[in-house]
Amino acid sequence: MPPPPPTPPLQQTIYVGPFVFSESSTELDVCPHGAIGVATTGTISFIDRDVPAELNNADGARWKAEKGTEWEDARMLVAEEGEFFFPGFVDTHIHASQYPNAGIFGKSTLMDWLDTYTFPLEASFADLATARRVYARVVARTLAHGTTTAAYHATIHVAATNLLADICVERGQRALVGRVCMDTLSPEYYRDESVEAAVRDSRACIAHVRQLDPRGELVTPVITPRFAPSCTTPCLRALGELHQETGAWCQTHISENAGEMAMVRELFPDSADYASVYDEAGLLTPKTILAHAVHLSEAERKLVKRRKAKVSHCPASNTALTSGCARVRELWDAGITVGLGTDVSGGYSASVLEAARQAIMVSRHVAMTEGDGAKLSTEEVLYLATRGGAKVVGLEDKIGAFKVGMQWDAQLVGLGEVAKGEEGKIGEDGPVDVFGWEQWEERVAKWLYNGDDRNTKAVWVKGRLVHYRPEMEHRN
Ligand SMILES: O=c1[nH]c(=O)c2nc[nH]c2[nH]1
Ligand SMILES: [Zn+2]
Repeated sequence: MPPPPPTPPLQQTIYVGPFVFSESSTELDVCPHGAIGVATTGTISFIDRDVPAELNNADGARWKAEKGTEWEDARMLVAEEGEFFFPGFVDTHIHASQYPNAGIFGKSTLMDWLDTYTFPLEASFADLATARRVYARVVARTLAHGTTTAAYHATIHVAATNLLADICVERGQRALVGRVCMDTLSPEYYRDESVEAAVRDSRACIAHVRQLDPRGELVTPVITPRFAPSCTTPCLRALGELHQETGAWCQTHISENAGEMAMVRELFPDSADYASVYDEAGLLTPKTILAHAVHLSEAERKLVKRRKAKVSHCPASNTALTSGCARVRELWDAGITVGLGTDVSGGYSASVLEAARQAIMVSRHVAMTEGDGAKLSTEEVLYLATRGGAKVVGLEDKIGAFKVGMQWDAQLVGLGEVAKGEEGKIGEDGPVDVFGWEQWEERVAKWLYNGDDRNTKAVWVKGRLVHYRPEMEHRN
């Protein structure tokens, strides 16, 4: 992985080349010869959908002048053969602290996975040097995968959680940063000592993040009860009051696994169901992100919809921990907003592209027993990865698509074309081979099914270059 890119002062930039984004959940907008002008604020100022071919030879002075005098000195970044611009990904659920365990879960299921793998690792973040090492790497890694916005669960530690927010700002990643709250049913060595401590420490993290970024342009705090079984009713209620009082977002888990649901029934016998536990605590609101929602009942779906709470679908995690198959179509049909989460390290990969691929696969498994209506398409999962996720985190007016007035949160995707006479060689363009006959939709599908971070050549957040691959060095 290259070192953090330098952070030059922002310059007006015109991104020239093909661009692709989700116009809706079923339709990709593909513009083969486009240009997008981005102001120094990171905002998209103009979109040109029919750019003359000679611009591909970097001879754009006359054309730039036509855009207005303010664009005459603009920098131009021209996509090369096989490259296209795509919106940055939104990871609506990822445990930054669990990144060292990505891929390590054996045959465990949720509750024994927490005890065996997760709590010991998270507890180690009492040491700030450990936190720094892990958080620096997870932010670098997710940026390299094209994640421009992430909703992070950290740990119970205030200093380490604040450090995660600092690193996001330093590296330029948009993030919701949450200190985990848990005052019961976890090991003695890793839990909040009281409800008061959970609230006090959550307040400290909210204050830090807000002081770091007063206008919430990049980072914002998120109240994070781990899940109902690890919080007492007084703790959930106190966090609900904090949610009301501060207006900070809330994120938690819901209905992931059968054992967990049985525990919730036992621990909260007076609540009608899992969603009601959160609702009765004041934690089910339009600013709530619920991870998983694999086994929600119809009544719960209706309640989540009424409260306008959002769902993070985490297919890789749900398969890895054999939690079940969430039904995105059913959630959508109920009118619920859905995005994608990698859920590292229940999920084995920090890549939202992988989560999108897994969302397709999970939907196909559902379809095998429940009919074709459950199947998700390429277009639908790419929508979940971008605009769906943006809606989940309340940023749908700013990110997830290329529209005038939105922010330049984007990735340059490059697919290698197999050159004539070089068929037997594997180049450095990543794992996707394009033979030249593919339609745009087919190229995008090849990327979705076979691509990885080698195809993510460069990444921008709010107009700032936050990651690039070594082969891009000469083009920056
Ligand atoms: O995917 C999950 N990851 C976790 O860390 C967790 N804790 C409770 N429930 C959880 N689910
Ligand atoms: Zn999770």
